[in-house]
Amino acid sequence: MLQSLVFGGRRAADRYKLSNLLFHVRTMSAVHKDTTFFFRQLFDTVSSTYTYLLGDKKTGEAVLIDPVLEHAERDAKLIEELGFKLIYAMNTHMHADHITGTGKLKSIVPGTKSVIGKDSGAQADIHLLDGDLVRFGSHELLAAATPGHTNGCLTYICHEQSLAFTGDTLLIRGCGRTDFQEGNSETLYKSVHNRIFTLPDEYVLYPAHDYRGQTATSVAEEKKYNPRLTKSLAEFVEIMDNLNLPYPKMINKAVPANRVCGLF
Ligand SMILES: N[C@@H](CCC(=O)N[C@@H](CSS)C(=O)NCC(=O)O)C(=O)O
Ligand SMILES: [Fe+2]
Repeated sequence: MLQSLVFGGRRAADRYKLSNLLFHVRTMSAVHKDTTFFFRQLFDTVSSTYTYLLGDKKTGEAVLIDPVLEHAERDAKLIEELGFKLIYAMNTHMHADHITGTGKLKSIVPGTKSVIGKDSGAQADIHLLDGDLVRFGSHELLAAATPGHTNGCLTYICHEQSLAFTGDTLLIRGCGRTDFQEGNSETLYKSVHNRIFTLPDEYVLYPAHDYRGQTATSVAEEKKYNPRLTKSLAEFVEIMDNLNLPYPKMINKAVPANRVCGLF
């Protein structure tokens, strides 16, 4: 029987069995993936920032993306309760609206290393470049340079789980503003179109903020419904030039603090 499947038995019944077999192989590998990958979305109501805890349930290694200073104790407690060991406290970029928790986490969870993009100009133990991989247990995040909101903005892509953490580059039905730090709307547009909209449609996207109670989106949704990034480059630049948003309340405190890992 196996021989007829492998060597091209052409009967319909055999083809049915072959597709069933392949289905089971795929299902088994998906289940296997899900059993070791841990994911938790956390929230700061003051700055509307999402922090993401990712872990490998087998090895216990975990990473935090975009932790907020005021929640460092909360995050460290959760990590301990879940039996994880925090190895990296990472930022998607040098934030302007809140102080990062990476410095404090380093002091309360010994062994943790801080991570940020090299082009951010911020201090950290590890500076990432485009294409670098961040490994925790058997899982990995690919750092993709997506400048435009700031120079050092990175999107962390987890291909094996079909998801990505977009920081402020791409927000749900929106995007990061480009009117301070090293903001450049043309650069942001190209980052999104070249590095995020080129991912498979089904990839789930997790932003650094949401101001309307939404938690996640997908490549397909944003390609279809993003009111800014579905426009032409010229229209996008026009939209971004006319956002007229007030500066973040914390900007004068947050940016200098985040240059030194939130320790000031
Ligand atoms: N009101 C908030 C700041 C809101 C804000 O400016 N958000 C940033 C991301 S944090 S740098 C942004 O890019 N927003 C884009 C948008 O369209 O809302 C505060 O005072 O902290
Ligand atoms: Fe930001």
